[in-house]
Amino acid sequence: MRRIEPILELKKLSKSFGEENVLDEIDLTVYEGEIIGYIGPNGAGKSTTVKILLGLIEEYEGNVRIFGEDISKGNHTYKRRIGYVPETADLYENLTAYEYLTFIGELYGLEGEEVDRKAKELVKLFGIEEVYHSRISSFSKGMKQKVLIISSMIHNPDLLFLDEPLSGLDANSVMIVKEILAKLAAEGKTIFYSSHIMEVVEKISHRIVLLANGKLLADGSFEELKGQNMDGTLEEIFNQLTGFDEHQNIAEKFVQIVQEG
Ligand SMILES: Nc1ncnc2c1ncn2[C@@H]1O[C@H](COP(=O)(O)OP(=O)(O)OP(=O)(O)O)[C@@H](O)[C@H]1O
Repeated sequence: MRRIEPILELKKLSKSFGEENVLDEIDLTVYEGEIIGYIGPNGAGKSTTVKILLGLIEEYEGNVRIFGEDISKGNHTYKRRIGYVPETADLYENLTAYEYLTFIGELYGLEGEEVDRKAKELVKLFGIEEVYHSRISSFSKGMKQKVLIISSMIHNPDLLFLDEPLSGLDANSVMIVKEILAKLAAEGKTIFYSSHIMEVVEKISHRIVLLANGKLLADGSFEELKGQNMDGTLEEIFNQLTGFDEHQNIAEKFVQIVQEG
């Protein structure tokens, strides 16, 4: 029988910035075909984890293996098998969608003509084929997000890191992207999905990993988390696990202050 190797393995991963311990001995093993909902309050350390996995932060403690290889060993070929949708896009706004996508595709080692062919078909499926040759600076937020999503997947990566990938997308496009993610996972791709939209994380994730103050507070399927905590939505479980029950108070005070004077 084939032994299933982990796609991603973190052992006691720690990272501090000065005095601040941002990640504290994170242990996490992720397998092929899993959609991991990677969630946590603002500042929990999610982006820092992803930056370490992408090789953008090179100083950390602990061990990180991707596709079975220790990424600190300096072999960067694993990056070709990774796709990334960052939270804030550094799209090259002066390029057209065509120029940007062929540029990214070529960085990943694809032939220019091949990327152009794929990109044309993908932008068409997202309904933005008419602006393929327009500058990205003229695009709406959702149109830019579509280009980012395409650029993260055009090289058919095995591991995807998505940070708020649905940001700015309309309801129809959200349905398409959710379906794309489920299909990619069914094809054996592994997806690391960071978002604050709990309803979506609850629906699409096979496994939910909750980080707070640099520590893993929970790791399991939504059903498992429900079993270990109160029954309810992921939003309620999130609030419970992070010890937050102040939303009504805060909202009330906020509205009072807004109405003062
Ligand atoms: N380059 C840096 N230098 C110093 N501190 C940093 C740096 N990058 C991140 N931090 C700190 O690390 C902590 C974790 O940040 P991180 O961006 O990983 O959080 P996050 O979980 O992604 O938050 P959000 O949900 O707001 O995106 C924060 O306190 C942040 O201020």
